[in-house]
Amino acid sequence: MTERPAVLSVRGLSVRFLLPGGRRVAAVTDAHFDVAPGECLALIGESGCGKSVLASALLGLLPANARTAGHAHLGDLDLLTADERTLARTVRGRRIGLVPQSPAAHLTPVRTIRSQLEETVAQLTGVRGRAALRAAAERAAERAAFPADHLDRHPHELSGGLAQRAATALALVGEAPLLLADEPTTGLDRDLVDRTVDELRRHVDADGGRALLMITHDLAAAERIADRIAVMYAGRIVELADAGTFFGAPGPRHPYSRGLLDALPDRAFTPIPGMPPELGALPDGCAFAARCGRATDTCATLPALTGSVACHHPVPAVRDLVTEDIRA
Ligand SMILES: Nc1ncnc2c1ncn2[C@@H]1O[C@H](COP(=O)(O)OP(=O)(O)OP(=O)(O)O)[C@@H](O)[C@H]1O
Ligand code: NI
Repeated sequence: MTERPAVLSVRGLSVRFLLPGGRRVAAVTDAHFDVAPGECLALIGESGCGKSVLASALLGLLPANARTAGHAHLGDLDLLTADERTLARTVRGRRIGLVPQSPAAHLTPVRTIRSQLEETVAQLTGVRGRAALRAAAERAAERAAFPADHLDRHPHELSGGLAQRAATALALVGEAPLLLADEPTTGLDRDLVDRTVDELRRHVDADGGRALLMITHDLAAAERIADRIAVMYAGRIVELADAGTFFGAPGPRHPYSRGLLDALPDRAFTPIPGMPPELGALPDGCAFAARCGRATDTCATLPALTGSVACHHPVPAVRDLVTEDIRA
């Protein structure tokens, strides 16, 4: 069996913001990962670590003071060097469906949800004719659990949760091969979180060629649908792990990943001490060392991502633990 090429292949992606006075913010550094057909990769990490900036880089939506390096291949297209015309006409909505972090900002305020859905259906699919467009828009709403009796409302007449579902419905219309969801469950209660992420999962499963990159703070949502987890800290991906291994036994290996899990109310409920560093003033070595119980002098040098973890003192893998036991 030949392995199918990744839907998205990110290689050495870095984003710097240039600030007045020559200051630089290292928002994303050397990100390296693939998202395979049929796969859901969840990108997790504390607020401000660079997750949304990474997503904006893939969509060509960075502000003018941003500089990128590296590659991000979507099929044969490098998203980082594609021109704005290509990105606007063929990528956003068509090849990448975006579920945005702030849905209110992505909905047109003066138009009803129904008219926005119908317009998007007309733009991105072959559906034509009033009745057919109306039916297709209603199906799109239903897929994202958006209530039919709210379709004729304007965005400002919707709760945050309903606006989120409207944005999800719009993102699914184009049946894009890559779905990029930035906090798709913000403001939803648990029941709707489950429905929303299940719908995203179905979208991926419906056609084996699709993939989902989901940015989230909600580890329960990540556990529910992700195949793999990417953990970001201070702009770097510090661990890539299979979701079963990450949430089950033996668990993640990076001390930061462990800290994220231990902070959960249904686990140890112990927050990670301290705060992440400023991305404009990162230390030379491991950016997590200042908060890390396993840190030593070695951590003053930057740990490379070897295997699937960037740490000088990762928590031992089970096999190593067993060996330690036998020796003891
Ligand atoms: N235009 C900009 N100029 C300078 N710095 C910026 C700019 N946009 C974002 N940043 C910085 O980039 C960093 C990463 O922000 P980003 O929004 O990606 O974080 P995030 O991981 O998505 O956080 P959250 O979970 O809160 O959404 C932040 O420190 C932010 O201040
Ligand atoms: Ni964000």
